[in-house]
Amino acid sequence: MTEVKICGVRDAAGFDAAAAAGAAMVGFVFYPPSPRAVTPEEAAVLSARIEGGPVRVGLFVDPTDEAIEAVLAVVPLGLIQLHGAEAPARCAAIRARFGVPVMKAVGIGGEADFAALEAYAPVVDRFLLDAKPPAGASLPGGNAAAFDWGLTAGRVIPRPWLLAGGLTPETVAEAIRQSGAAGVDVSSGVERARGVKDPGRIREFVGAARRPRGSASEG
Ligand SMILES: O=C(O)c1ccccc1NCC(=O)[C@H](O)[C@H](O)COP(=O)(O)O
Repeated sequence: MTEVKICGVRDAAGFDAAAAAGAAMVGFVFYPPSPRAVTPEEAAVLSARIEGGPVRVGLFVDPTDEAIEAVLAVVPLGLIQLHGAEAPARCAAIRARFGVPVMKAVGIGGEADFAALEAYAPVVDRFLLDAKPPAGASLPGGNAAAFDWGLTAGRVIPRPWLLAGGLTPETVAEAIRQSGAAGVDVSSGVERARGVKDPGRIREFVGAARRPRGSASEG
């Protein structure tokens, strides 16, 4: 069954919809310039709505240790997503200091971008393969931009990985088919406006992503 991460959750309706639909992970964005940003306290309130459920993922961009500490003090993160320019040594240091698994986001624009994965593989637990930000984008992720899904097909990625970038309920099944991804991540594609999650689209996305491959309804 495909693993699904719903990223950029910032209200109860979005959190509840992701959990009820069976998302494996929900992402909280701790990057103040983002329209999806939450404070540690806001994330703690959302996280406490249910016991168990999706892994709580903290998304950071070139964070200080203090920023991560402030979140971990109140939110039980199961995964730290690093979505900035963190070098392998910084990923290793964060993983060692906090004892929380790390997922490094890597922008993919072509074949050459996969070379970067080798240096990170020994020091991270997962990769998030995302589109590079389009020219002029103000955010390093969450831009509704896709990369060529065929680039990952048949390729050995040295850690478990999620496919991200421009996915929607309408495209996710085809993206999984073309890319061979075992997990997917979405933000913009399940929003009704930038930064505002749509519970119905969350349900549709999780349903479309988790439908067993090759099922008649897959099309
Ligand atoms: O979503 C954000 O606002 C964001 C801000 C800063 C860094 C990363 C950000 N999002 C990263 C994600 O994990 C997104 O889910 C991923 O880039 C896919 O986004 P989308 O193309 O909008 O589905």
